[in-house]
Amino acid sequence: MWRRGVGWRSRGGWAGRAAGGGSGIMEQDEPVTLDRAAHASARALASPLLDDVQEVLVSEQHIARRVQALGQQISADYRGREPVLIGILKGAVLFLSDLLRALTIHASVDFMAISSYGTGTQSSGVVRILKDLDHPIAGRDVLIVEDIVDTGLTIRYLLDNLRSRRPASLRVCVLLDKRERRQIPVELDYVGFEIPDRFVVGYGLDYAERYRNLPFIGVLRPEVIRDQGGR
Ligand SMILES: O=P(O)(O)OC[C@H]1O[C@H](OP(=O)(O)OP(=O)(O)O)[C@H](O)[C@@H]1O
Ligand code: HPA
Repeated sequence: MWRRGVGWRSRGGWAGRAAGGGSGIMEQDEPVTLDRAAHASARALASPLLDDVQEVLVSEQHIARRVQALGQQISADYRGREPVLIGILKGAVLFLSDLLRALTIHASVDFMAISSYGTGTQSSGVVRILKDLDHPIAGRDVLIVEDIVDTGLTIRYLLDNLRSRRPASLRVCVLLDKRERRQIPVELDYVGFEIPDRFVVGYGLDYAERYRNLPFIGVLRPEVIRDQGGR
């Protein structure tokens, strides 16, 4: 079933929270559990950063599989067209680069830098453009690529801003949907995982500009956030 506005295509029914073993992560077709094996294999990376991680919410393997599936879906949906993927710096960089490699159609890339957060873990509610697109998008099929939609303030601003430039079409592909935190409704066309209301880092997402290089999506130990001045 295709649920436009949510962006899930489910063959085997909706993979829900209960089925997810309590981790609260949902993805297409099957639940992701917080599996200890993934955590253990992450620890085997022997990175000092891992001491700061309390939980792995989405493992590297699950991300890779989901990004491949999204790439196939987007390639099928845009067959015969040449979308421009707009990566939102900086968080979407890793997702965009993997998603791009999963596409089997022609596609171009541009970037915008938007800021809605300070260095803490709370939204400031202030959205501003730090870097605009290099090229016009009038008449183009535009796919915004974001790492996370949280309150929805950033993506709402982006949609309004980019729509005013008259693209032929405008869609959103987001890796993580933290739906519980939404302050305004937004339509998301492609979603990697729905996650619970936890502040997450890794695979491009930061806390105070750190942890973007973790290969998985994880949650930091509370004392790490306290020590670095967050909530
Ligand atoms: O839905 P919202 O509550 O608006 O939050 C989502 C936005 O917050 C993060 O960006 P951030 O400003 O932290 O910049 P970054 O991508 O450089 O980390 C994220 O990359 C989204 O753009
Ligand atoms: N982690 C990192 N950046 C974010 C988050 C998050 O959970 N939500 C919005 N921006």
